[in-house]
Amino acid sequence: MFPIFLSLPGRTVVVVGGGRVGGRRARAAAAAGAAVRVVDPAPPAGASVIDGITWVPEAYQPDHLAGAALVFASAPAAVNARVVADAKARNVLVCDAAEPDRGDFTLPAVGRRGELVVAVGTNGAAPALARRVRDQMLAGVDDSFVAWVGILHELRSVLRNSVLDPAVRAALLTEFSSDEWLDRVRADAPAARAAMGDRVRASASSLPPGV
Ligand SMILES: C[C@@]1(CC(=O)O)C2=NC(=C\c3[nH]c(c(CCC(=O)O)c3CC(=O)O)Cc3[nH]c(c(CC(=O)O)c3CCC(=O)O)/C=C3\N/C(=C\2)[C@@H](CCC(=O)O)[C@]3(C)CC(=O)O)/[C@H]1CCC(=O)O
Ligand SMILES: NC(=O)c1ccc[n+]([C@@H]2O[C@H](COP(=O)([O-])OP(=O)(O)OC[C@H]3O[C@@H](n4cnc5c(N)ncnc54)[C@H](O)[C@@H]3O)[C@@H](O)[C@H]2O)c1
Repeated sequence: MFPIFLSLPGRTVVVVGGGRVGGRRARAAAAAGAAVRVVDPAPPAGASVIDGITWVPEAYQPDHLAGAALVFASAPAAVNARVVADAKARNVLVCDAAEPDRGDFTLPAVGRRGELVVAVGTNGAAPALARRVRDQMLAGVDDSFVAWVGILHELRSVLRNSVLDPAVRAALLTEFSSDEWLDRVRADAPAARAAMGDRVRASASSLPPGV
């Protein structure tokens, strides 16, 4: 398995079977910016209008995969088997919610705090365990941690433009990612941000004012 973080805006995602599991996948793909087509002959109550989701109230047939960049099969098993075969014949990546080994990919348990994304998988072995490990990983991620990631993001673009030696840049980014700096952000975020700016300035050939 090869984990990646996908950018979905401008892509069409097809979900076959819009029940409990498919509905969750459709909402997640729409939240990530995809145009989502959900094919389900009996749309569940409350399946109404969510930005980015179009419901097709029909039983699955292969034409429903037209234009898909990704496919989720989350209908009864016999339908999923057809969806997987059709998607593979079209060379489109497909996830089978009931048979991890039959599809091309599985979904991890995901947690988000600001710009930090944690994704945990077990290759289909134990989804409930993936969820618990995800929760454990996020236990120490508080508002200060999220602020720290925001500061690192901001400084990274500054560093790219101003510290031309890649080794110096890498050393600074590694230093700023240490627990010591997290502790300083927790103690006083504006002061820590200013101190990081000082460290960058000391290594930069020239910087715009105010950095
Ligand atoms: C992490 C998460 C992400 C997500 O779904 O978004 C996820 N399952 C979640 C929940 C969950 N899963 C199950 C229940 C019911 C209660 C229970 O049994 O615990 C619940 C609870 C619920 O739904 O609330 C049971 C279950 N899951 C699968 C099967 C089929 C099988 O394996 O046979 C069965 C038995 C079905 C049956 O026959 O009854 C299969 C898969 N589930 C995966 C992911 C993929 C493997 C991930 C990995 O481990 O690497 C994979 C392969 C499918 C895929 O990739 O599509 C999400 C956590 C959401 C969160 O909290 O964030
Ligand atoms: N990955 C997971 O987290 C997970 C968890 C539980 C179950 N599952 C598996 O996911 C699948 C769906 O589970 P669920 O709990 O969402 O079931 P569900 O019954 O809530 O949803 C299934 C949907 O498929 C639709 N459907 C039936 N025939 C169809 C057809 N011909 N074309 C299109 N849609 C059709 C139904 O109308 C229904 O809305 C099952 O195969 C189940 O084994 C996966």
